[in-house]
Amino acid sequence: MQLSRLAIDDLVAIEPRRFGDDRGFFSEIFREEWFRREVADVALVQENHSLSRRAGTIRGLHFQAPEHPQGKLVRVARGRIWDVAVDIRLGSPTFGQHCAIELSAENGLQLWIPVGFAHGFCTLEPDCEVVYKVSDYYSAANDRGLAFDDPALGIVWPCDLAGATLSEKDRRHCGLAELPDYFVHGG
Ligand SMILES: Cc1cn([C@H]2C[C@H](O)[C@@H](COP(=O)(O)OP(=O)(O)O[C@H]3O[C@@H](C)C(=O)[C@@H](O)[C@H]3O)O2)c(=O)[nH]c1=O
Repeated sequence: MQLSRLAIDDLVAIEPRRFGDDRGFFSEIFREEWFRREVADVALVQENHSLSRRAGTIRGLHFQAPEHPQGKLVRVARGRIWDVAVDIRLGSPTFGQHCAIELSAENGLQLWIPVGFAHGFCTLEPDCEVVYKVSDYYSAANDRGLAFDDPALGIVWPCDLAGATLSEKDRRHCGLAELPDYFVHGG
């Protein structure tokens, strides 16, 4: 496993080793003791899998309120996505800033997004399957969102926003300025 830290503190990209041969490859994609030692000492208790049929599908930006916050370890099993994490930790020197990386089935990269970030992605090709482990269980009552197109975030999504596929829920999130006081940096 190769690990690289992104420009915002605590965001980590992980590149699992692949053993290639004539059949294809073998790769360990998660090893708990390594993850807890090298990345974050948290248990990952739920695993999710989504399929997005169309290129230019945007999901996000999502997080759970501090009663049930989630760190997320994200990877792509099929296709390519532009994965975005926005720092919403109050008091963080990078509050409101984001990092984005391409995750694909081909590059095998994973992104660790700790508690205190809003997460979303845009699919770069049809039929993208995204698989991610999370550090707390889903809680509908604590499901929160941030507008993916809030100009204050300055996210350049690599797709045609006018034609993007979105859930009804994701069309209605508030902007950064309206976010209630959720996470405290270092808290
Ligand atoms: C996220 C989630 C949703 N659901 C249900 C609620 C709803 O009926 C249906 C679809 O939910 P959503 O529209 O919220 O799915 P989606 O837009 O794919 O939500 C996901 O987006 C990405 C960007 C994330 O970061 C995830 O944490 C998650 O919020 O699935 C669960 O049962 N468990 C879960 O963990």
